[in-house]
Amino acid sequence: MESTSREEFIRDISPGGRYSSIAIIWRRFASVNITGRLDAELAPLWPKTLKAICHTGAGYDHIDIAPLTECGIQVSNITDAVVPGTADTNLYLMLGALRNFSFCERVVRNGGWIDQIPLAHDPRGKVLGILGMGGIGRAVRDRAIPLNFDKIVYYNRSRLSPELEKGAEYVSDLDKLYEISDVVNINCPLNKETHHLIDATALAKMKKGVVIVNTARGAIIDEQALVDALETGHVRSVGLDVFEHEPRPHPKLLTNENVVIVPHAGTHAVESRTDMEMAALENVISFIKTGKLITPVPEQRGLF
Ligand SMILES: O=CC(=O)O
Repeated sequence: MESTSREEFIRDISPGGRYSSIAIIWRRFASVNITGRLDAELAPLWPKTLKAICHTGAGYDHIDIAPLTECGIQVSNITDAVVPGTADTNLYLMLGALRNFSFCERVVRNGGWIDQIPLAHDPRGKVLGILGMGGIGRAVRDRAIPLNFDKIVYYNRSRLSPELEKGAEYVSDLDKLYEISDVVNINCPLNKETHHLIDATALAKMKKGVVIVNTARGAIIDEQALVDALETGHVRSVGLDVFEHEPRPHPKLLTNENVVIVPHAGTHAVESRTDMEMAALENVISFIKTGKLITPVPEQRGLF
């Protein structure tokens, strides 16, 4: 795409514009910085020729599905291809947050040594609470099993089959997960229900000294409330790949020594990107051949 701003993109898709007769859009997460949200404002402006949008990512919180469905435009995301990279990143952040590895790195780079670093914690004997047990949540669970947590519990919209649970215990009440978990690990999608799900009230229900890990979407956590809870020590440490206002994490997250941080890098690896682009392209090819997408977003399953 050559548009450089939302205004230009709108001109480009309007009659006479360079994309005025497109049939399929293949898009990446980063394009949201140019086009802005694919929302209701764009609904009357989409070319009549546009039939499908294939997104190269799992999270599609920047695409409003309802107005696209009304225009008869099919939307796909990708699921499996993001799982290994995101879960690997999650494991790094979880261990890093438990063991204070980011602070260790800062100390040693500044000429210091281990005597300047308070003792951290091992995962063994702790309770890991996974919020959201889709593909990524389950891959996080798999990576956590060898770490000898005392228990792995999960909260999900519905309980999984025993084969999918693989020993993780279902809690039907989210407050219960907050109450018993030493590590709260976030793996649910961002939508109206999960926006600021982890706010000051939710944080207050968690154990004192809880460790929080988020590789899902930043806005699931109220970032200011998280900063406040880190400052009081109620939250002991966090591992974050995603932020409420990317690319600008809250400045206090950057300076707090109990924060392990990476810049939305979950799938920033050759292998992940290759698999993701292939999966999105397979949707494009399927649409051209059959008029159907392979992995339509859940809201559109069975509709087209
Ligand atoms: O953040 C990455 C994705 O949604 O695939």
